[in-house]
Amino acid sequence: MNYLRVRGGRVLRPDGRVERADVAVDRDEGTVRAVGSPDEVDEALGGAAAETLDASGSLVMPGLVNAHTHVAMTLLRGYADDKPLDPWLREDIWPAEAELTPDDIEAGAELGAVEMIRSGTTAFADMYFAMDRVADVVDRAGLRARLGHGVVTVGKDDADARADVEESLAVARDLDGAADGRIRTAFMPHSLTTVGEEFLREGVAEARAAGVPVHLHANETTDEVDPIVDERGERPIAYADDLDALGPEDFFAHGVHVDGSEIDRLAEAGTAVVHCPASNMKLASGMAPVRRLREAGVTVALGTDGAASNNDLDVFDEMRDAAMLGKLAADDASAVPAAAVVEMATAGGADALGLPGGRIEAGAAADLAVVDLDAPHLTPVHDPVSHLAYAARGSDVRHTVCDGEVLMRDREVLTLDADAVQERAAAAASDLVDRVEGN
Ligand SMILES: CSC[C@H]1O[C@@H](n2cnc3c(O)ncnc32)[C@H](O)[C@@H]1O
Ligand SMILES: [Zn+2]
Repeated sequence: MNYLRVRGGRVLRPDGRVERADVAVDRDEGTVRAVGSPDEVDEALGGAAAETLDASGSLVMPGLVNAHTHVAMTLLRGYADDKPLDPWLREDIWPAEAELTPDDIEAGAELGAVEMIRSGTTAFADMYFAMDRVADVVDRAGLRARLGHGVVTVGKDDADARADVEESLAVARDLDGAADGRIRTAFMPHSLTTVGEEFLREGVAEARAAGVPVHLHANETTDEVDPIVDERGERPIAYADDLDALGPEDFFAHGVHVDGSEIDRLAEAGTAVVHCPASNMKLASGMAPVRRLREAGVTVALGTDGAASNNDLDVFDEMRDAAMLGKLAADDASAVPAAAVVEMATAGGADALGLPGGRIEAGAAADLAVVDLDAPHLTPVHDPVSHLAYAARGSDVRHTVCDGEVLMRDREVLTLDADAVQERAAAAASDLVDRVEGN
């Protein structure tokens, strides 16, 4: 037997309690074998030797889930700021993305993977291009992911639009189960306004036949909602339902401008919403009604969105932003408390993506982040859950474990060469901008 023991820490349990405990991990299975006192864990291991991770002075929590991003957009971090969504995409981001090569996307994905591992993220959902290269990075990094090729059909002729849909479906079929099952896939139309109705209808039907979920941007801005209401006489979530894109495995990014009828419809369908508070604030898209969504029974996860609209991939920032913005949106300081955002970043994320993880209990996937609480900005520790939401940062993560494998030990990333990744990505970003500017 091949065991890992996380020793001497305090452990965040699925019910929100924090208790002193060791965690025994079965590395062959990639699962938690036991959680308990040192004696209980000794007994569970039956005297077998185990590699140890020191968690003294630390909190052992489920690995964080970044449920909506475009990971290779790390290359465009700080490239275009301070604009609303539509002009930002059309004037800056899409022209730059037109110059991206598969090598660039691999370099950007590696940089994002290092950033996520360093800040305790073990699973993410990614919508982008050259997904074979992103999948290769996920495999090498040791992360878990739900991946999809993003489809845009507006501005394309029929053949190109159809080819884009076909590529998304091919990626969804071919990559599902890759990286020893750590990669799952989805059909990913960009949004209900950037993909034409017939392509949405056909693509969703094929996705259903292939048994893969649908992921798209929905109700992000009023500019995206209004044309659907004007042209169709129905709200976007009703349109998604009409397209058969509102199922219990599907998950939509943003859900900022959803009205009461749409919240009820999402809850009834079991479709999850990925809240991206930093991106929504930076692009001034609006404030998602997170408390109302959760009270209605909608699964709400957290996502950073891409690093060009955030501008980092640190889910600790997202927890803090979600708690703060949720209170502002509800005009109530008791709305979206610490425990809620921690749940959204862990179990909520895993549930939204249909991936294992998000809970530390026997039999669950061994996806863990060990957060060092021995720091001035985390002293004193009245309530560790409060610290996770309001005071901790990604840089407080000491060890990261995914599927039973140690991806980072004592702040050293083990699966990727972090310095080489950073150097390659900086060079790729600089060359990309030269190409975009015609130099
Ligand atoms: C077709 S691949 C994904 C596509 O989405 C773009 N994107 C990045 N951030 C956002 C956002 O907040 N809303 C909508 N679209 C976004 C990204 O640049 C890619 O082109
Ligand atoms: Zn996005």
